[in-house]
Amino acid sequence: MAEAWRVGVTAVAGRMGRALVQAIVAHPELQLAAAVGRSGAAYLGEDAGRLAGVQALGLPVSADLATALPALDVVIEFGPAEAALAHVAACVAAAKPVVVGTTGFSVAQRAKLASASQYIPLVLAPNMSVGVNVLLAFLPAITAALGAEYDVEIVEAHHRHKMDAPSGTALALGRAVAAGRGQRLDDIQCLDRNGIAGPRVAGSIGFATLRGADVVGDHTVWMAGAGERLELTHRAASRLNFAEGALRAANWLRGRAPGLYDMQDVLGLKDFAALQ
Ligand SMILES: NC(=O)C1=CN([C@@H]2O[C@H](COP(=O)(O)OP(=O)(O)OC[C@H]3O[C@@H](n4cnc5c(N)ncnc54)[C@H](OP(=O)(O)O)[C@@H]3O)[C@@H](O)[C@H]2O)C=CC1
Ligand SMILES: O=C(O)C1=N[C@H](C(=O)O)C[C@H](O)C1
Repeated sequence: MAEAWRVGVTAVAGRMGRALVQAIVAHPELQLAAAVGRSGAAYLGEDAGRLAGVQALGLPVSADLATALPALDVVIEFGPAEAALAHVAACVAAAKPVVVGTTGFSVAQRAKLASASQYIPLVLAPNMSVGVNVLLAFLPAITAALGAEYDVEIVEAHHRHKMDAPSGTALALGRAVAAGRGQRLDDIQCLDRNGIAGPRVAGSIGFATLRGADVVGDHTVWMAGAGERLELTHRAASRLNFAEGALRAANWLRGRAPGLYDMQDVLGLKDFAALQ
């Protein structure tokens, strides 16, 4: 068995932070070595395991990633975009790899992540589940095969607390559809229909957002042709699914060269999609 890799989890009190701690505790090759929360939060100093609802780990939550970094092998980041960028900068300074699951980055913020990946290996993925990534890998071929006459709309549903819309996954699905048509999503996306919105623009990709209660994350790619409809849906039943994907990415980063990677790289789906 490989030597345990020491993992630091940021935004550790969040929904994903807690799921990550639960998954790391159950993982045979990973060890939680730092738990970092928001500066000033009431839970600082609490045991990271207890905070996540598992056994005490003897590891208090701190607010300072930089101090913890020398004793870490990899960092997993699911915090808000600005905080995530600050943590990635600290990883660059300490030459440590990082897995970023945060969504809602602006174009400028994504460019900063790309720059950081010149110095460290960085996995960036809006969805760490196997199912969504298989869908992302095959969607360009599916939409290319259907042809541009099929109207594509992407519908996503999440819990009531989600901050960004459309979800990072919905936008990634949109990019995959656009790629299948040899286009860029920015040029054909329709994010808003309101009032006398007029007929659907041919070739556009529409997005619809639902928010409610405790929905973990549902995504449907809806493809309507004359007289038929193809709908591809992924439903996440638990955040552990995303957390286990993030751990897979963290483990995959062992010995990796600097670069910007995604879950298609981690899961070997790029080679698979290339076989089509
Ligand atoms: N890639 C994937 O597979 C997935 C991605 N996500 C993405 O992960 C992100 C987090 O989601 P989720 O866990 O549900 O969100 P939460 O709101 O539950 O957690 C966010 C955490 O960030 C902390 N935080 C807030 N501000 C700061 C700051 N300035 N510095 C450091 N930490 C801060 C919060 O601290 P406090 O608790 O003290 O307020 C909170 O613990 C979102 O972008 C979401 O879209 C989610 C699921 C899967
Ligand atoms: O905020 C969430 O919860 C989720 N966010 C990700 C996204 O924006 O795509 C992934 C997942 O659907 C859950």
